[in-house]
Amino acid sequence: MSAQREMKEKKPWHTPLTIIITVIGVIAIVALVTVAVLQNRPVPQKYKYGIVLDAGSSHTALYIYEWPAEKDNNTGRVEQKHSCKVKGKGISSYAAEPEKAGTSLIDCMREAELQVPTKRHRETPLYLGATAGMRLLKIEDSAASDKVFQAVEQTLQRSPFYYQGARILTGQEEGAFGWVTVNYLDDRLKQGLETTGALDLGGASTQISFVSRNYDISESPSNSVTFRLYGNDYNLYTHSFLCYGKDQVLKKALAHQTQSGPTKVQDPCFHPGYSVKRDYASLYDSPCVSDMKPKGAPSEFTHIGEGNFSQCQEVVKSLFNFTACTYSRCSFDGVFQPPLQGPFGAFSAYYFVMNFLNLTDTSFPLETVKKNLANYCATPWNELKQRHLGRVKEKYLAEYCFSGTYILTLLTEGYNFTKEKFSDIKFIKEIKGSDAGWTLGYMLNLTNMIPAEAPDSPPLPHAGYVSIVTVIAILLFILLILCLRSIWPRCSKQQQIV
Ligand SMILES: O=c1[nH]cnc2c1ncn2[C@@H]1O[C@H](COP(=O)(O)OP(=O)(O)O)[C@@H](O)[C@H]1O
Ligand SMILES: [Ca+2]
Repeated sequence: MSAQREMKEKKPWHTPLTIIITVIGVIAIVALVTVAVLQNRPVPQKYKYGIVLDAGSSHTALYIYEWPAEKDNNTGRVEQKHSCKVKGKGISSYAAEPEKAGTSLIDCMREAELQVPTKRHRETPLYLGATAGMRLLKIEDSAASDKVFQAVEQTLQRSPFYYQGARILTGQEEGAFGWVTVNYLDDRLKQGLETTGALDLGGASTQISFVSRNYDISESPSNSVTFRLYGNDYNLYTHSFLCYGKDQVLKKALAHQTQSGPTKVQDPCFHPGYSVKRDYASLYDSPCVSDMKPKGAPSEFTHIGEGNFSQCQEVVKSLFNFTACTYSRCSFDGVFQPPLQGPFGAFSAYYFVMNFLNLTDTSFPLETVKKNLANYCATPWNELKQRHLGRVKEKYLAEYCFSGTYILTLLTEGYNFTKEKFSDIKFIKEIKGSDAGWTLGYMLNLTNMIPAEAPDSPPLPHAGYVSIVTVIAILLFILLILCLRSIWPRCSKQQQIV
């Protein structure tokens, strides 16, 4: 038996001293991990809120956004928490009784008070932005537009939220903020990825916004918006066509067909068997068509459907001016447009209409899309009513053939989405649970929530911190065991020799 083995038997490794050291080591390691877990634990998540009212030409909608309180200006993601559709029409329809524009908002404001925690009310910014309906009212009757705003302000000022004002957005703002929304929600801005163009179709105006490489912004400065977001520069092309929302274009199409003041109009954009009496006064009541009103027209006409897609497309095409252009290239009506680039998201009425028509799949050839729409337009009105009434508003149902034809014509002839480019368009309602539209971009801008420069890389998250400390602790523990098993006997031997 060797001397070493004899010594081991006499002096096993679990002497009182080694046990004490092991216990102290384990306690120290447990304490280290516990401190790491407890000290660096994230505080329970708190949220901040923002509210935007979208006062569109056809209706008003309220959106509540929510984001983590700790991270609002860089890493946090703003999401739509709730939306509320205001009952009745858009605020511009209350020109004759402005107080009602204010009271119409009360129900949705009450809903917002329930959705946002009470202790956050006073710090929650509240904005109202009006679009083309109010732009038109301002052109038509500026005093009436002011009264509508006064009434709306009265309601909003009485709310417990931090009211930040109500105003009409310019067409550029409406287009640019729609683009910001889509690209923010897709996480394209923070990551500096290629951006998505935005196509917004409303009732009174329509917007197109996209980044086009090598495009000379000086050719038409009024169409350019520059942004610096997360350290990247963007030269955005944007244009808003007033009177090219689908409701105003329908007025223009009907005005085009009633220039001789007839009592009967056979309209290829409405279904066979459709027949409705309309009065001239309300058809020509908007600044988009008021100067076209035929003199000596009767008070009403019968609007009769014919259901002919290609003839409808001819009527719609005649509403665009493709000849006047003082720039190197134009979309229509003499408006500059650089070459189309990139994927596009088409939302708002683009989505409602194409979704109803089952035409959101742009991987089908454009010819197939047109053929399907032609079939739909030729469907008798009675058959459609039987199939859909009760679930779909009669006004929408009657107009889907016209709206679909307008959308295809605007995209292909107006903006020049060729059959190859058509598949670059995606019809979308929302992205990751938040509606596509200008409201989110508007709020992000006004609350300075998108920094111009890229944020510093975030500190180690809590889970990462705990994992690293645990790994270090385990390594220390292993080291301690190794020390006890291999070094300690030698140490004790040395002690013995001494
Ligand atoms: O479910 C639907 N089906 C068809 N059209 C719809 C539906 N919901 C909303 N719309 C239409 O979407 C358009 C929204 O326009 P908005 O009121 O935002 O006008 P604006 O943006 O020109 O001011 C209106 O033409 C409205 O009729
Ligand atoms: Ca709109």
